[in-house]
Amino acid sequence: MLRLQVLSGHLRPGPPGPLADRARLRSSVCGAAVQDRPEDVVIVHGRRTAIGRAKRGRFKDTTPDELLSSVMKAVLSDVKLNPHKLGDVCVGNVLQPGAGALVARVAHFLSGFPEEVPVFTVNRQCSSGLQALLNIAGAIRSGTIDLGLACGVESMSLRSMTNPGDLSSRVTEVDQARACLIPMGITSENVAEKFGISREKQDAFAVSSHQKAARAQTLGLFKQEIVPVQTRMVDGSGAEVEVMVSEDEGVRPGTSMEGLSRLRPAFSPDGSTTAGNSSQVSDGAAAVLLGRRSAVEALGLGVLGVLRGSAVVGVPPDLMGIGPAVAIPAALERAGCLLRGEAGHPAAQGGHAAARAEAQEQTVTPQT
Ligand SMILES: CC(=O)SCCNC(=O)CCNC(=O)[C@H](O)C(C)(C)COP(=O)(O)OP(=O)(O)OC[C@H]1O[C@@H](n2cnc3c(N)ncnc32)[C@H](O)[C@@H]1OP(=O)(O)O
Repeated sequence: MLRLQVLSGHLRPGPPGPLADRARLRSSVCGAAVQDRPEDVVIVHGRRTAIGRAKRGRFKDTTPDELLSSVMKAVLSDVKLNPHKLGDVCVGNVLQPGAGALVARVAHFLSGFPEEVPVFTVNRQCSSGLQALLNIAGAIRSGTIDLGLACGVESMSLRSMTNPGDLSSRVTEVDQARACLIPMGITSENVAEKFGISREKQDAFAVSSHQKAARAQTLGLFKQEIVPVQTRMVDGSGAEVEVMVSEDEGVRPGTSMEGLSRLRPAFSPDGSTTAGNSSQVSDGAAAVLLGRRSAVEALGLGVLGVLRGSAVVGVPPDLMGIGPAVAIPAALERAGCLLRGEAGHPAAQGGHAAARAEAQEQTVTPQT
C-alpha cells in the first residue's frame, strides 16, 4: 500500500517522494526494468495489527492466534476473497513453541478458513515474516499454488527470549556456535564498536525514527494498514477490561536528544545501546496476500506491487544486526534495481540499529 509505494519511491532516480498511482510505480527503476508478465508474483493486499508494547501494552494478555486471526480475516475480507482460493498459508514466528505451528493452525480455524487449505510455519529469526513471504512466492513461482497468504506473528509478552533450548555441550568449543548464544543487545554493542557508530548517532536515529512515526500517526497514515483489534487485558488493579487496539504503542512523540542522553546503557555498563535507541519488545501480527498475476487478474483482484527479486545472506552471529545491510543490496542487485549511492559502503558489507541505518542511508535515501 502506501508503504510499498514509498519504498519504491526510494529507488527512483531524483528526489524521493510518494508515488501517486500505479503508473508511477511501474515507472520506478525496478518496474521499468521488466515488463508485466502473467507469471509475475504480485502483492495483492496486506494488513497488520498495531504494534503493542510487550508486557505493558494492551496486547500483553492477547494470545498470538487471536492477533494472527485478526489480520488473516481482514486481508481476505477487504478484497472479498473466499479462503478456499488460497493454495497455502505460511506464518513466520520465532518465540512460540515449534515456531508457532499450532498457533497458526488454530488462527486459521478461528478465521473460518477451510481445512483443505494447508498452513505451515517458518522461523528465520527477525526475518521470519519476510521468509514466509518468500516461501509463498516460491510456491507460486514453481506452479504449486496460484494464491497464498504470508503472515508473521509474535507475542513477546507471553514468551521469553531467554531459553535457548537443548544444545550440545560442545557449543562452547566452536567460536561461531558459541557466538549464537550472545544476547542481541550485546550484538548491537559489537556492531556499534566495529563500525564506529557513536551513542550520539544512535540517539539521533532514534529521535528521527520517533518523529517520523509520530508524524505518520498524527496524519493518520497507518490507519489504512492497521486492523483494529478488540481484546481484553488485565489492568493495573487486576481487573480484566475490554480494549480496542488501533495505534502503535511504542511511538514516543516527545523523544529528544536530551532525554535520550540521560538513559543508561541497557546491556553493558560501558555500552551505547539504551532503552531509547533499541528496537523495542513488542506484540503484533501482519498478513500479505500474494498471487500469480494471471490468477490475480482472473479473479479481478488489484495489484499493489511485483516481487522482482530477493536474496538471503548469512552474517556472523556476533554481528547479527547487520543482516539487512548485506541482504538489501544483494536483493536489489538480483532484482536488477539501481541503488541510490554506493552499495559498497563499509557498513553495507557487513550494520544493528544505527549501523544498519547508516548503511541504508547510504544506499536508500530515508524518507522525511
Ligand atoms: C533484528 C532485530 O530486530 S533483533 C531485535 C530483537 N529484539 C530485541 O533484541 C529487543 C531489544 N530491546 C529490549 O530488550 C528492551 O527494549 C530493552 C531491554 C532495551 C529496554 O526494555 P525496557 O526497559 O522494558 O524499555 P521501555 O521501552 O519500557 O523503556 C524503559 C524506560 O526508558 C525510557 N525511555 C525509553 N524510550 C525512551 C525515549 N524514546 N525517550 C525518553 N525515554 C525513553 C523511559 O524512562 C522508559 O520508562 P517508561 O516506559 O516508564 O517511560
